[in-house]
Amino acid sequence: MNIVVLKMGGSVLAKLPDSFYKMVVYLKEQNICQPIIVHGGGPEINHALKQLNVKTEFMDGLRVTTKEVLDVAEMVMSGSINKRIVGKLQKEGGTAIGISGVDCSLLQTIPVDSECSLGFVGQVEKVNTSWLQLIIENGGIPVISPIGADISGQRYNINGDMAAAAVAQALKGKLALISDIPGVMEEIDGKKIVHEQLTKEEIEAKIASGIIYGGMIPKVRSALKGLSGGVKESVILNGFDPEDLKKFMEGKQAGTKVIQNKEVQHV
Ligand SMILES: Nc1ncnc2c1ncn2[C@@H]1O[C@H](COP(=O)(O)OP(=O)(O)O)[C@@H](O)[C@H]1O
Ligand SMILES: CC(=O)N[C@@H](CCC(=O)OP(=O)(O)O)C(=O)O
Repeated sequence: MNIVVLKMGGSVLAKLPDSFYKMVVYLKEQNICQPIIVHGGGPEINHALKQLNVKTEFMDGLRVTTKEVLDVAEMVMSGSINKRIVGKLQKEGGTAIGISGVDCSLLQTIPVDSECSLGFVGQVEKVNTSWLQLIIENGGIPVISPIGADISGQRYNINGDMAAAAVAQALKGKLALISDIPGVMEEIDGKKIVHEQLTKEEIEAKIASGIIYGGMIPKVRSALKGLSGGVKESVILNGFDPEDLKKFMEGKQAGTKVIQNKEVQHV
């Protein structure tokens, strides 16, 4: 099965056209691929925290997560966002099943750093793939909210890109990180360009020089980590153009492809 994990960024969730969901259902129905959706929700979490007068801050694109912030992140992502995506897919004729990483220990989680300096921010230690297989075998499209738990039941807030890469890695699928930009961009000679592909070395240099910043940092790092763990292909795509997703699935150029090293040209 040609699995593709689609990470739907919080930046585009509210603005994605119905044609995007139609495309996801089409890809599944035509057996072009088996989509698995992992979503984010940063802007909606920000909005909910603001309404509750809770201050929030990010370090290298990861949200510092106190217990209070964790509860809000779970409410927003595993609650309203997850079910909204399920509803949109069902409207287009798909069978979508919304779960979070907490359900059936889908995303077994450990703290992202041993000192827990970011609070309850997790990274995926193990993906319980058997439950995903079960949903897939029954014709479903899994929709995953990136809240996970450790073996004691402690919940963690996981960056959506990191969660998506872990799922793609566990199932040896492809990874498409869908956001509000056409790819990784850079201003060169006064003109904004979109990189067609970037290597690990180029990515680290662009992070160091500030060309890649904020939420793009966990995105490109997750794309790279996935590749070293067996993800077949990692790409950053524009959510506003559903054709980009189709092009990617057909092996055509779309967005920014993240690669380990420059492919050697044989003559
Ligand atoms: N070099 C770059 N090219 C494009 N976007 C970048 C770059 N560096 C940082 N960004 C920022 O990363 C954002 C995408 O990350 P994020 O807001 O976390 O998206 P999402 O919610 O879709 O995961 C872009 O909207 C942009 O502001
Ligand atoms: C730890 C951490 O940063 N978690 C993210 C989870 C949501 C997410 O990843 O949303 P985007 O898709 O909008 O980036 C957060 O709290 O914002």
